[in-house]
Amino acid sequence: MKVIGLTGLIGSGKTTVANIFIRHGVKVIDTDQIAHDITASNGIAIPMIIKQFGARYIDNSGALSRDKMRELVFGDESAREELEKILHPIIFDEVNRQIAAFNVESYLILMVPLLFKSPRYLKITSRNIFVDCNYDAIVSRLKARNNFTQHQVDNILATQVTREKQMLLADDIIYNNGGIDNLEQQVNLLHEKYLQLK
Ligand SMILES: CC(C)(COP(=O)(O)OP(=O)(O)OC[C@H]1O[C@@H](n2cnc3c(N)ncnc32)[C@H](O)[C@@H]1O)[C@@H](O)C(=O)NCCC(=O)NCCS
Ligand SMILES: Nc1ncnc2c1ncn2[C@@H]1O[C@H](COP(=O)(O)OP(=O)(O)OP(=O)(O)O)[C@@H](O)[C@H]1O
Repeated sequence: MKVIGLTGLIGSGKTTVANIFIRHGVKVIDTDQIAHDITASNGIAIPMIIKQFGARYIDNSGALSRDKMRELVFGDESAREELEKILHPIIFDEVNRQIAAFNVESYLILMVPLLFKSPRYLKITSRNIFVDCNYDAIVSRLKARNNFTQHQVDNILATQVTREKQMLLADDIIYNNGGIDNLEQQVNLLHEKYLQLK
């Protein structure tokens, strides 16, 4: 079984691309989803977050207060590192559990936004896809989806490996600067290619 890494800048279209692979019957492991699950109400990371950051970062339902934590960690590198120190090992263990449980014959997709900063994931993946999207499209999509300001988007992008560097590091690039239709054709071609991987 091959593991294909899928990454891209915030709001670039990783989930949209992953959903097209899913329609082909491909299994997708999504580290953002795992991060959400372990910080939901009664999630296993919640006690460690309270210990490190205090109960003010937990909402009334017992889940991580994502807005408050986002404001903190994308303006404070050491806080981000503390949060990552809590969450990343748990996420990595869960990824390995899911890979073992899936028992796929051909390939699966592993979606990791920080892939090119994460040597332990790069050890698992056979090839890596970068979903490319230009800055203006990212800002306008995140304004529409999350109501983010340009400043908020800039703060998050500043913590991520640059678009140019990720394009150089990727084996395959999916261009998502225009409409959705063209995405499907690009994913279809990659799907055929990955089915042939030895
Ligand atoms: C700060 C948090 C609470 C903000 O939550 P929010 O719901 O706004 O974002 P969500 O988790 O859905 O992530 C959306 C995108 O933000 C970007 N992002 C998330 N975490 C990070 C990070 N540590 N560094 C850089 N970018 C990040 C990615 O592009 C990701 O796709 C959340 O992002 C978080 O818990 N981050 C730390 C965990 C992590 O590193 N996750 C990445 C998957 S391994
Ligand atoms: N080609 C496109 N045209 C228009 N809107 C798009 C396109 N691709 C994605 N979007 C929209 O842009 C937003 C971001 O896309 P998506 O959620 O797939 O990105 P992501 O990389 O998974 O985001 P995140 O980094 O926040 O997890 C969504 O609202 C999605 O519907």
